[in-house]
Amino acid sequence: MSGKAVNVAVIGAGVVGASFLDQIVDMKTSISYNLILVAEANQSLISKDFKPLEFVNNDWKAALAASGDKTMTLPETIDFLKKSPLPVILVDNTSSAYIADFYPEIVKNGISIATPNKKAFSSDFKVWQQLFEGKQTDGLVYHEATVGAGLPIISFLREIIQTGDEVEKIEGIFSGTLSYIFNEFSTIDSKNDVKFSDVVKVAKELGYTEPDPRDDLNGLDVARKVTIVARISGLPIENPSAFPVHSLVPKQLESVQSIPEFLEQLPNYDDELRKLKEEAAKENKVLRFIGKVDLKAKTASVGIEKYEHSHPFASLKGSDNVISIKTKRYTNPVVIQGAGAGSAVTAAGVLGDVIKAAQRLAK
Ligand SMILES: NC(=O)C1=CN([C@@H]2O[C@H](COP(=O)(O)OP(=O)(O)OC[C@H]3O[C@@H](n4cnc5c(N)ncnc54)[C@H](OP(=O)(O)O)[C@@H]3O)[C@@H](O)[C@H]2O)C=CC1
Ligand SMILES: N[C@@H](CC=O)C(=O)O
Ligand code: NA
Repeated sequence: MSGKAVNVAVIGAGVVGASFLDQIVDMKTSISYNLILVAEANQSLISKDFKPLEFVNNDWKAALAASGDKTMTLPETIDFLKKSPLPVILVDNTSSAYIADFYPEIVKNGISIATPNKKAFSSDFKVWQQLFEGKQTDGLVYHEATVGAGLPIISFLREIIQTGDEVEKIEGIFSGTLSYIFNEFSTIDSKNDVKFSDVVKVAKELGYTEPDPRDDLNGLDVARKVTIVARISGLPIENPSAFPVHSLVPKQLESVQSIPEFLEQLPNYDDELRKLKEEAAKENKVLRFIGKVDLKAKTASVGIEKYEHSHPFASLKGSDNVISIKTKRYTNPVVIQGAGAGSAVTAAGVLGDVIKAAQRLAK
C-alpha cells in the first residue's frame, strides 16, 4: 500500500450513479478512494469532517436512505469541497444542465471532475475553452462516458492527437437507443415490414429510450456527442445546433404534451420512413442513424444514411454503438464497437476516469 488517497464526491445516484457507487465501494487498489459526499436531488450523505464515509456491508443505499442530511446547493457544495485536505474529484452522475453550468467555477477552485454528463462539453464553445485551456492549478476534467459510454473513444482520440496524428473523418452510430430502433426497423432481411412507430414502442417498453422517446428521436443526444468528438479533433463547433441534425420527431408532434399521446399519434407518420426503407432495400441497403464529422471539409451532420449489407454498420446488433475513426496514420479506419449505453459499462467508464485523475492527484 502506498498510502495515497483522494476524496471523491458523487452527485446523482440514478441508473449510472448507483452502479458507479456499487463499483467504487468494492474497488481494492493501492490508492484510497475516500467517499466524502453522496448526493441525490433531495438527500445526501455528507462527511463534514472529511473522514471517509463508512458503510455496513458496503450498503451505501441503506446509509443514504437513513441519512437526514438535505442536499446542499451547488455553491455550498463547492465551498465545502474547497476545504478538503486531500485532492477532490467531483463525480457528476446527473444529466443536469444546472450542475454543468458550474463546471468552470468548480475547476477554477482546483476541484477535478469526472462525468458522463454531456451538457457542459456540448454547450457554448467558450465553456469548452474554459474547461480545457485553463490554468495549471485548475482541477482536471475527464468525460470518457459522454461518448460511447465506457468504450474508449475520447481517451483514444486525445492520445493519438497528442502524439501528432490528425483525425480526418469520424462516422458512427452514437446512440444506443437509435441503434436498437434502426437495427430492428431496417434489416438485411428485406421481408421485414415492421413499422417505425411499433419499434419505438417496443424500445420504450424495453427501457432503451429516455423517459420521453422524443429526447432520443430528435437527434440532439447524437448531436451533442458529435460536437464533443469534433471539438477534440480540432473542429471548434459552436454548439450542437450549429450543423444539420435530422429530427425523427414529426413537426406536428413536437408540442404534444403527453408521452402516451405522442406514441398514439406516431403511427400516422410512419409513411415517410417506410418509403425510405423500401428505397434502401431496392438498392440492397439498410438505413442507420449516423453522426459524422469531416475534418477536411470542416463539416458535421446527424441523420439517416443508407449502407450496403456488407458494411459493418449494417450488421450491428441490439443497442451497440460503432464508431469509425480515420486519421492520417490510420488510413484504414479504427472501428470501435460495443455497448454504448447501460448502467455497468457507463459507470465503469466514469470510474476509469476517476482512477486516471487519482493517479495524477493522489497524495
Ligand atoms: N444511462 C446510460 O446508459 C447512459 C447515461 N449517460 C449519462 O449519464 C448521466 C446519468 O444518466 P442516468 O443515470 O441514466 O440518469 P438518471 O435519471 O437515472 O439519474 C440521474 C440522477 O441524478 C440525480 N440528480 C439530478 N439533479 C440533481 C441535483 N441537482 N443534485 C443531486 N442529484 C441530482 C437524480 O436524483 P433524483 O432521482 O433524486 O431526482 C437521479 O438520481 C446522464 O448525463 C446521461 O446522459 C451516458 C451514457 C450512457
Ligand atoms: N440515451 C443515450 C444514453 C447515453 O448517452 C443513448 O441511447 O445512447
Ligand atoms: Na466512451
